[in-house]
Amino acid sequence: MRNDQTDPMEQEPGALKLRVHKIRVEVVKGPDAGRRAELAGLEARLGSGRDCDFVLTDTTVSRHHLLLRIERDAIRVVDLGSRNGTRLDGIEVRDAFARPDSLIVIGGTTLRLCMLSGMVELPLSTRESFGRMLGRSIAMRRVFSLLERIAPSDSTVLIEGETGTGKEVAAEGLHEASPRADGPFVVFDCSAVAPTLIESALFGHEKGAFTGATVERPGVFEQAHGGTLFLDELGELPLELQPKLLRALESREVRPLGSRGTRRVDVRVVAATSRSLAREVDRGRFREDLYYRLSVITLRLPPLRERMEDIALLVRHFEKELRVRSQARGTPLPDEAVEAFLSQSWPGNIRELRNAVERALLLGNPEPGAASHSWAPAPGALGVSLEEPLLSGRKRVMEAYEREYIERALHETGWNISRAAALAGVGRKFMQQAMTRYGLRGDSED
Ligand SMILES: Nc1ncnc2c1ncn2[C@@H]1O[C@H](COP(=O)(O)OP(=O)(O)OP(=O)(O)O)[C@@H](O)[C@H]1O
Repeated sequence: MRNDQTDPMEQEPGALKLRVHKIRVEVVKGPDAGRRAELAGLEARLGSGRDCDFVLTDTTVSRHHLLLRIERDAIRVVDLGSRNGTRLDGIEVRDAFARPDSLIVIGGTTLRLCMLSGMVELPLSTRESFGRMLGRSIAMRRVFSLLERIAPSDSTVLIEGETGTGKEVAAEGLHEASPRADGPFVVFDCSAVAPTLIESALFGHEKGAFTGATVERPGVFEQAHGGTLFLDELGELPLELQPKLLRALESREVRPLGSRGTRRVDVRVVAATSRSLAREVDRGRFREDLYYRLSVITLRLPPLRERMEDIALLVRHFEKELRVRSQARGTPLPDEAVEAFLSQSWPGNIRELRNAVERALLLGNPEPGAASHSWAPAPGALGVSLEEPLLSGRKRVMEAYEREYIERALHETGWNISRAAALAGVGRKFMQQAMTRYGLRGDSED
């Protein structure tokens, strides 16, 4: 679905805005037939849940069924793990791009999508960092803009993002930019504590409340009094404790284990999850009332693969930071090294990138007389582990070697496939197939 958007980022003095097309969704079949809505934003959720941007009454539609997202100049359709699935123009999809006037079937409802010529302006932050978070991509400027707007308030925030996308640094940045900055920032990881101990860790306990409770101990709510409590991996909170957390959020009081009375706490809660809590609600693993209470403001941190334009900035930042830490000098990573980072998909996100930079500095810094490309991320690390079957390890290493060889040959020849094939001693067809296999594309292929 193309549009005529030329410069999506427009800057007025002191303000940066993203101009995107509005999307219209129209129900053409099903209990809501005839209803239509204009969705003005970068993403919209559709489903039967009352927190969706377009709420459907069809009971065969999941509470959180579908996400529509404007990406560059197309509409991306993502099934949110629905019970009955999503069909886009007759094909079952999980994650696909729509065409102009595509038809989507969810449960007993058929929707027609249309990208309108009308535009909407979304605020972008002009900054390139927020606390310890860096980024200059549109996705991160949207994140910073939201953080700027919510920092002054006391509202609960839910941060969603894959592992390593920076949920904790975002929460910390929010705390530091808030009026609570002088108070404590307390982190509690719900997945790191045995389920039986979570209640006392959250709300504290009195002396003698249980075997081993030899002294009274305040929980993290009380420790965070006057500041911010970051509840990481909240999706791991046992179902039976969820009503107690909801009560604490609503009443701003906690009752320590073994205590008859309650204690007032003045805490802003920021919760994070690497699983979609909406999906957990749909599957009955997370209470709906708690989810609604937490998701008043939801911040979605984009995975690194959706903001590759931030990679160079992050690599240089980590390189500097790691050099300072290890007091290492040496030559900077060459630009080609940074480019090599761009060709990976980073499932472990920024944490993985940071580790790769560290590895490249440690293992790959060009030594005098070393091969000119010895900087590539962990080229020599075979990653031998006896826990991996030999044949799968061998395949992995061979593929990594082949991929790197082909990439270097292409670099060397300015992405001329015939010359790269000659250099490698293989046929052009082999080279093309390998490029497809490894998703390698250059700007100037012959
Ligand atoms: N935007 C960013 N700019 C710079 N560094 C970042 C950014 N985001 C994350 N980091 C760094 O990446 C690492 C992982 O970040 P963080 O622990 O906040 O991720 P997370 O989403 O909470 O991960 P997990 O879900 O695994 O707990 C940290 O070293 C952090 O400093």
